[in-house]
Amino acid sequence: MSDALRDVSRETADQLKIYAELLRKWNPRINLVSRTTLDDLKRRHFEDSLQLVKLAPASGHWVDLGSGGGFPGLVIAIAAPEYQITLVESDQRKCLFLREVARTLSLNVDVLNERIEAAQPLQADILSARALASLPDLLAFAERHAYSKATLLFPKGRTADQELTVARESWTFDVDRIPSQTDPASSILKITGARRVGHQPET
Ligand SMILES: C[S@@+](CC[C@H](N)C(=O)[O-])C[C@H]1O[C@@H](n2cnc3c(N)ncnc32)[C@H](O)[C@@H]1O
Repeated sequence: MSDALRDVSRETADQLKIYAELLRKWNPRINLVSRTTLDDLKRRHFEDSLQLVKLAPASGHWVDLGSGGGFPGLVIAIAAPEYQITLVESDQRKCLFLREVARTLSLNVDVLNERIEAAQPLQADILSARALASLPDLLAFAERHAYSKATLLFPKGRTADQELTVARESWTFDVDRIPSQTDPASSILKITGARRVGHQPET
């Protein structure tokens, strides 16, 4: 078990257990996570999501795009209630599930059933997205929904280098690449100062 899950409070561990039960109950109907990862929820989804918390500023509005079954955004809402959290998900049935978990666990999260491109700008201090889109597309989403000084957290697999190369053709940004604690082939891109090439930074 990685530090991320070992360090959580008793209350968080209990809430994650209830979340896992709801996922198993709903998954056959909605396909929230692939069946192959259902037996390894802790590592593939909970720890993988939790590791983002220590890479983020200590508070602020955290927007998770394309949350699906709630990764990473709902896990963060459970483990780190100090954030104001918004989950954006276009699939109505997945939103029903996200709201059901939030209601059951009394979580303070907004679930937005909209397409990212159509939603009103969300003014995120922290923006995350896992398994949603390539880095250039994610940066365009962040341009709409995050403050220019926001921290962007994008878990990425083997294509990270290639996506960084393509993204640098149109964007400038600072990036830290943090090895994933759950998958040796993956890393988390922590991006700050993102702006389109040729755009002046805001003062
Ligand atoms: C591959 S899943 C990943 C889900 C979750 N982030 C995870 O890592 O398990 C991508 C999710 O993004 C949602 N999605 C894709 N494009 C979207 C868009 N333009 N606006 C809102 N949600 C979108 C899909 O409905 C799906 O639930």
